[in-house]
Amino acid sequence: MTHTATTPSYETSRRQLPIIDLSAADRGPEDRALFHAQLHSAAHDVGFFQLVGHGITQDETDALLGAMRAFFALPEADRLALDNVNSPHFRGYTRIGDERTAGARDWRDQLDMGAERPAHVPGPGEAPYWWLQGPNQWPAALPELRTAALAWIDRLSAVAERLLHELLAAIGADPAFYDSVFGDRAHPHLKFVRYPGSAGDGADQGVGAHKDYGFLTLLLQDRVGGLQVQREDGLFHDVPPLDGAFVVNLGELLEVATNGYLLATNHRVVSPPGATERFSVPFFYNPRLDARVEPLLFPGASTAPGITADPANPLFAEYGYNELKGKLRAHPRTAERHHAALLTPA
Ligand SMILES: O=C(O)CCC(=O)C(=O)O
Ligand SMILES: [Fe+2]
Repeated sequence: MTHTATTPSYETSRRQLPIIDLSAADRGPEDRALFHAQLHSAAHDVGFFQLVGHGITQDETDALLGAMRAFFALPEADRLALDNVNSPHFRGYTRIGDERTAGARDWRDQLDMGAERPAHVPGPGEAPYWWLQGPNQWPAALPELRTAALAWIDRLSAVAERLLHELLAAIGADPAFYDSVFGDRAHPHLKFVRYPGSAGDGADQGVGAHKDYGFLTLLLQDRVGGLQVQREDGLFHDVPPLDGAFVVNLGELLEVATNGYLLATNHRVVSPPGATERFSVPFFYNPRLDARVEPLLFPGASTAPGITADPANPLFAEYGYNELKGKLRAHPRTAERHHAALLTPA
């Protein structure tokens, strides 16, 4: 663990993310009630927390991280053979500087993966977001990467499903309220990400401030740090790495579903200094592309403040549109090559 030996000052500890222990859900009524109170507060007040007690073993994590490191160690030509620009489904490798967030260049490279399904080219009258479904691009030299990535998607989908059930229970809703928008047509998304250090031109945007599009994100980060979360004071605060924990955040659909009662929180990554590399593995628990997220029924609904109105980032209740909006914005080269028609303002 990367805990500091000293006791954090009050100011520091106040800003630390809540730590939520998922195993407490099954430890008897008292522990379960406390767990729900903590989860409720973390999701309602912050929108971000560290998750422990999730049941993913170190061996499972090591297998995934081994595949990730082997991928980034491949010759550049092998990585570029999987260029995202070649995939109308926004799958594959994005080289450093090709991705954009909040209107500026991100200084990271990454491999985008999802459920392995045949392409669904939208026919006349079908929603354009069906382009997001399709095959992955896997590195021929690393067959074990496909195995590890698809296993991770399955394992984390199960953890996220459990966590979502507990979160809905924690705010007094039916835990199964959204089960029908997941199932075997769910649209999970996994990324291997590398931040290669400073861009050297004064910019420090590893990835710009954004919200995630779906329900829940479970992120593995290494020990370098650099992830920052916008807190109640409007400032961005560091998320110190915690070994064995997932950093969890809520996505835009939960904000939409609860009319702003649960928070989708802005976050960003500041580039590591000098030549320091940082690696992270975000997993996005997303529903079916054609899921229309119905307003959640729960006791606090009447106190919900409403969703964030940001003209630059409209939030859609139909999941596919929410993700498509983000992909077209983040991957302009892929968008121009395959989806020029979608870029033309209506
Ligand atoms: O790398 C990280 O720590 C966060 C990445 C992230 O927020 C994202 O890719 O959506
Ligand atoms: Fe994110």
